[in-house]
Parts: sequence; structure tokens; C-alpha cells
Amino acid sequence: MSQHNRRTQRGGGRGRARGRGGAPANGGPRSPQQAEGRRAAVLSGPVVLGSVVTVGELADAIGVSPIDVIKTLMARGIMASINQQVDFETAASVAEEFGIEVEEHVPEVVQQADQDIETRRDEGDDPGAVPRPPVVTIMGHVDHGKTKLLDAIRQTNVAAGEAGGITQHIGAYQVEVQGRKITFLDTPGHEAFTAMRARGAQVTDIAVLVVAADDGVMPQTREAISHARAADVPLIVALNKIDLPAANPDRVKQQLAEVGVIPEEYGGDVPVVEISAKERLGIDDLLEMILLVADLQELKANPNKPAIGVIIEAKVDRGRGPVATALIQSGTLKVRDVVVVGATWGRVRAMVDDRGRRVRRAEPAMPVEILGLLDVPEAGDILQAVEDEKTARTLAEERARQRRAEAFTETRVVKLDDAFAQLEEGETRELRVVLKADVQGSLEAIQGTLAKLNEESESVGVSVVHAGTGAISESDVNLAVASNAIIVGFNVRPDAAAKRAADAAGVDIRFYDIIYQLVDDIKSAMSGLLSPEVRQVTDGYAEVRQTFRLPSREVAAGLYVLDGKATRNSRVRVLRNGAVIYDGVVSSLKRFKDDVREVQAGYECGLVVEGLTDIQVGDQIEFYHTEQVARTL
Ligand SMILES: Nc1nc2c(ncn2[C@@H]2O[C@H](COP(=O)(O)OP(=O)(O)OP(=O)(O)O)[C@@H](O)[C@H]2O)c(=O)[nH]1
Repeated sequence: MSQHNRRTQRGGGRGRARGRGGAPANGGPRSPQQAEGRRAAVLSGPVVLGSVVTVGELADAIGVSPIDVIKTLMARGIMASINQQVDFETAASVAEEFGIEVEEHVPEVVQQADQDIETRRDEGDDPGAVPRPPVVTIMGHVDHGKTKLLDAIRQTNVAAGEAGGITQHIGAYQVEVQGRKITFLDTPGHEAFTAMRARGAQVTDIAVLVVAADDGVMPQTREAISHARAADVPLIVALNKIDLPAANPDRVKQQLAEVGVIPEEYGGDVPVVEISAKERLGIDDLLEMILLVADLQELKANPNKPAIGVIIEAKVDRGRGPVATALIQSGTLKVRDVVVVGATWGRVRAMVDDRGRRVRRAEPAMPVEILGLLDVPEAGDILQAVEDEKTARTLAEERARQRRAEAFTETRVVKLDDAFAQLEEGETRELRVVLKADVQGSLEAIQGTLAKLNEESESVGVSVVHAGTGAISESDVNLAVASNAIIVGFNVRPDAAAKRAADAAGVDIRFYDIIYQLVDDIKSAMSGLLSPEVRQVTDGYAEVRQTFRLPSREVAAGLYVLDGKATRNSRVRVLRNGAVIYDGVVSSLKRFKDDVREVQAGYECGLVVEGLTDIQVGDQIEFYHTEQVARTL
């Protein structure tokens, strides 16, 4: 869990105040006295905030000056202006900094919708729940035959009359075996699977791992195993290409056992079915095995209630408008139902199944294309049938607002620095790691050492969610997000896509080239004694009141120090409308004609920053320095 969440909880902020305090805070006090009044009021109980608030509203509500709120946000790397909206988690963590407890006011309709999703999904005690088809994802190494297998399954199980007319690709399809249905997700590979999971949606009940019998366990085979394990989804191995003379099933089973996937015939719990997707051999055996594994899971859903589902694909279709494929998880979706889907909504105008047929109803585990949404949702969005259009619109608008605020503040994921604190609160009993190294030898050495660390401590541990060789990929980042893990690279770097994804999701990636340093850091994280953290400390803020061009083409700025102090030995950031437009070193700080070391708030001064040529009246200057802080936990 992120540091934000942790802070929020400590501040008691996560509690949802049902109808409490009426409307979310806004239009609060402006004068210092009023703010004091509000601060006093705070003592009598938590301040109630909306799920999304502007920086100004937050400042008013907690009785703190907007500039202090902006500074606190900045210390977290969030550059906000007074009108910027932030999500509740962020607001709560700012409030906590000032010792103020806040509570989230969630509109009743949203609360009910959230509750509804939970109760509708919880089929455990539902007396109306009946067995439902399993949902299967096919994974495996490149060229081991995932696509061929999906095609073979689809074609083998189409009633004779329908052959040829089933090429509709909607992202998933269903087949019938012994009068029972099985749903297959049509995008093979673990990337899509984990990307969905990273977004909070888990639809897969069973993973079929395709391994070519002539090639054996390969890097992506291992990745797929880690991804399925991390999601706690049972595996079935489809040993493919047994038609080839080079096929060596025994060798592959041996390899599987070596990576911890123990075939049933070796006394393990992973079924292995030998198949040839090309020759269509063993396909029925595989399908029967899927049903068997599904039976053990006792998958159930109640079809007699309004639908809940997950979007697995969506696009705009010329002529048909937004089209989304939903996999229904519980309840039944009907034509004319009003649905909220992520941040959009609509009335279902028509539904099309995987064979291109119009249908009027979609039951649990059935994929359908739906028409009638106002906008294109995202894969992983939840679909929920609701009572009426008004409810749908309110919910969609609220979610859209929430998403904008969240996108702005970004969700921060686990940082190594936070790891111990989480352990301490009992949220995470283990530090999860995605480990990538340049060669197998180093990987094994690191894993061996980490395994020893685990033996040393009973209360905390390190768990390697995935270990592999090669560059850090986007798929590694998604896995880290989905499993709340950090990424450790030994002599490897992320590729560009992975770097972007990690930055966007706030995933911590650590690089090492010496094994003992890597192990030391992890050990420190586990024991809470981390090496010093480099922290940025803000010295003050100033506003640009005048500018002058110098012969050097640099620009001197006449400043008014608003807060703290301007210092000669600082670095500065130039902020325009909340965005950092320059970051550099002070080359001169003057008061009248004299060079000075610092200038206090309330005074004017002149500033030149090395290399800075673009500065305007109204820009804000943040003076800051970095320092090493020993971590005390
Ligand atoms: N001999 C033989 N060839 C097969 C079998 N299954 C797949 N192939 C061949 O293996 C190659 C790869 O098959 P695909 O189904 O495209 O493999 P994939 O795993 O989907 O590959 P990517 O989509 O690239 O990850 C193709 O040339 C197939 O014809 C099989 O059972 N026997």
C-alpha cells in the first residue's frame, strides 16, 4: 500500500462519513481569524472533505494558508496551483501534516454503488448463486502456439452448421464442452492479464500455460508462471507441438519441476496435458481438465440480479459509436439496462455475442459487445447496471472527477524506503520484489542470498514475485504494480516503455551492480535501518515582480520574498501556473547593490539564476536545498 494510504489511515481519514456534515467543504473562511475559528472547530472532530477538493478548498477547510498546502504538496513532488483539484487521499495526507484529521464525504449514491459492487460480487453467501463457467487466459512463450491453440479450441467446438460464421473478434469467446461452457479471453499472454490486474480487475479463473514440447521452459514461460502465481490463479500446462519429432515431453516436465511447477505425475498439483494445436490432438482432454479444475474452485454467480462486469476491450466504431466488450461477472445484463462503466454510462441499445449474433441477455461469464455507451471506457473498467439514468450520470461524473484528480496526484506505489514502515503496521508482512539481472548466474546468486535472509527473520520476509534475465520491461512494471512490489535490477536497465510506465505508476526501481549492496539495501529495508535518504528541503518562496535582461542574455528578476527566505546557496525552481519550468543554481542574490547570503520574507531582492533566460512577472520561485536524512523509523 502506498505511503499516502498509510498516512491517511493513520490520520483516521479513510473513514467514510455517510451523509455526515452535508456537502463537501467549500466556500470556507478566508480571514486568518476565521481560519483560527475553523482550526478550533477541528479539535472537536474530523473535518469533512469531498472525494475531490481544490487546493483552496482544502486550505480553507483545515484552516491553513493555501501557500502552506501548496508547499506540502510540493514536498511530495506535486506541483499544484490553488484551483487544482486533488483526490481525498492526497488531501488527507496534507491535513495530517498539520495534525488535522479529515473524513471523506462520499455522496450517498456513490457509497451505495460501491457497496452494491461488493455485495453483488460476494457470491459466497448468496443462496441464489449457481455454478458459472470458468474464465480462462492462455499464456506462454512467443511462438509456443497460444494463438493456434485459441483457434483450435474455437473451431473444434462450433456446431457444424455454424462453422465459418464465427470469426467475430470481441476479445473473448465461449465454447461448449459436455454441455458446459468455458470462456476464453482472446488476447493471449500475461501482459494483458497483468495490465488488467494492475487496474484492479481480475477476471481470470484459470491460466493455461502453453509450453512447446520441442523448446521447453523459456523466459516468458517463467514470467507467465510468476504472473499467474502473483494473481493466485491455478495453472494447467498445455504441452504443445507433441506432433513434432523433436518433442520431448519428459524433458519439459523436468524443467517445469525445476521452476517450481510440479506436474501431477511427479506428485505435484499442476495438471499437464499433451496437445498439438496444429493437429488438433488432445484439445478435448485439455478442455475436460479445465472443467475439472473449475469444479474444484466451485465458481458461482447469481444470474438473477442486476449485472456487474468488467470491460475487456473497447473502441469507437465508425457507424456504431462507442463499442465495449464486457465480461459479465454476476447478474444478468439485458438490453435497455442503464449501466455505469468506469467514468461513462449509457443505456444498452444492443448486445452482440462472440458469433456476431444479436442477444437480449448476457449471463455470468458471458462476453458481449455492448452498444449505447456515451463514451469509450477503458479495459479493466467495471460495468454496473443501475436503477436509472440520473444515478448513472451522477456516478459517472463523480468517477470522472475522481480520475482527473487521481491522475494529477498519481498513485504512488511501494518505495523501498517505505517498506519497513508498512511491515511495521502489519499491512505487508513481506517486501515483494521483482528481480531482473543480466545473467542467470547472478540471478541465482541473488535469490540464494535473499532466501537466506528469510531464514534469519521470522516476522518479516522478502518474497521474489518474479525473477528473470534481461531488461526491465513494461510487463515487469505492471507486475510490480499489481503485486505491490518494488523492482530491483542487477546490471540491467529498463527499456523506454518500462521507464515511462514506472514513472507514471510511481514504481520504485533500484539499480545495482554489486550483489552485496543490493542485499544490504534489502536487508536494511527489512530491518528498518535504511541508508540515508536524500531529501529536498524548501527554504522559501518568492514572487517575480520585475525582470531585467543582462548583457549575458541571462535575466535578472526583482523578487518579493513571500515565505521563508531566499538563500544564496540554494537551488531554485521557477514555477509558472503550478508547473516547474526551470530548475537551476543561484548565481547571484542581491539586496540593492550588495551581494547577500539570504533575504527574509517581506523583503525585496534581485536574483540571477545560472542559464535562466525565460522568466516572467508573476512566476514563483521556490528556493530549496537537498540534504541527507538518516532514516529513523
Ligand atoms: N508442429 C506444430 N506447430 C505448431 C503447433 N502449434 C503452433 N504451431 C506453430 O508454431 C508457430 C507459432 O504459433 P502461434 O500460435 O502463432 O504462437 P503464439 O504463442 O501465439 O506466438 P506469439 O503470438 O508470437 O506469442 C506457428 O508457426 C504455428 O503454426 C503444433 O501443435 N504443432
